[in-house]
Amino acid sequence: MAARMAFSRLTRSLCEVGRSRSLLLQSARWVTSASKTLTVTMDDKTGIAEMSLNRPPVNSLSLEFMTEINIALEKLEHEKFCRGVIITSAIPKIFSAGLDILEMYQPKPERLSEFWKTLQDMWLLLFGSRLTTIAAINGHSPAGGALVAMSCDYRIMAPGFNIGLNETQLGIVPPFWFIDTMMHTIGSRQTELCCQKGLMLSTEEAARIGLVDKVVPLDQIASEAKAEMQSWLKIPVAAKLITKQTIRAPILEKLQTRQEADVQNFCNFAMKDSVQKSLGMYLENLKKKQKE
Ligand SMILES: CCCCCCCCCCCCC/C=C/C(=O)SCCNC(=O)CCNC(=O)[C@H](O)C(C)(C)COP(=O)(O)OP(=O)(O)OC[C@H]1O[C@@H](n2cnc3c(N)ncnc32)[C@H](O)[C@@H]1OP(=O)(O)O
Repeated sequence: MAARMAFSRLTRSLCEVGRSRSLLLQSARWVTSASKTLTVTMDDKTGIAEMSLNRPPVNSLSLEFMTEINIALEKLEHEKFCRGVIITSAIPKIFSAGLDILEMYQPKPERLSEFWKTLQDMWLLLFGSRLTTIAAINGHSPAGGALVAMSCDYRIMAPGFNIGLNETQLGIVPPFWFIDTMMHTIGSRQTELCCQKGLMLSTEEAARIGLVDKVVPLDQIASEAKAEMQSWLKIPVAAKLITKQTIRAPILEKLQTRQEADVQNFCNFAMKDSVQKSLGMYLENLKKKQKE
């Protein structure tokens, strides 16, 4: 159901964005075409796909980028030989900076609501995926970046980076389904601590509370992710999937039944003068920081 709803919206998004993406079978590997920002490869011997995010400078999640990600996820979901996907970044030191703040600053209302629907779809696809999903977190991962990582089944992270839902630090409330995803990952108490204070945790701190499952040096992250994936793929697939669905279905359903209201709520909030003013200041600060 989640995947179906997400897919119909996805198709619409794609038309609106006016870009076409396809996955082409080239010898033994699937690769994305017509895109520099997302590379998806699949090893047809193991059934393991790798999705590498490559939207400089910081893999921020714009409408077009998330549409690409969603199309690739949907394609892999329906690819019968695909059993698992590893999500990682091609940008040094950044996994994903989260939502593209420029999308929310002085937006066109229609695009803003499409942006949020596309984010919802990305989460529904990833959190509800039939595939085994592993995040190989090779850089900083604030807010929406942490959401992507937490939506996977397993997280491997290299030392020296930060991860967390830092929304309250920016004076905003994390959406309920961001909080639900974190509660699913680390439980209510730790989520309350992390979300109320908007904590950005170091890799080691994140591992201590279970936000990250394994810490490995940066140069071993890709091989560790593959090895970990192999161990997941040894578990009988139906039993593993039904278990995942049993645990995740209520969390998915909560957003599915409130999708439209959540879009409306987000748009109303983001369009407020006070919020737009804060966003403008935040963007200024990000740019200033770069000059310092
Ligand atoms: C006060 C904010 C109010 C917001 C109100 C919004 C209304 C709606 C609210 C509901 C939404 C809630 C859910 C939100 C989820 C999110 O994901 S919001 C995004 C949160 N992300 C961040 O706050 C990350 C900000 N970025 C950083 O901390 C750092 O950039 C980094 C990721 C740690 C990387 O650091 P560094 O390598 O030093 O790079 P920089 O020099 O900082 O940045 C390079 C350029 O990239 C631009 N940039 C950075 N992050 C973003 C981003 N998220 N979106 C768009 N652009 C971004 C940065 O400005 C630099 O740009 P240039 O100066 O043009 O090169």
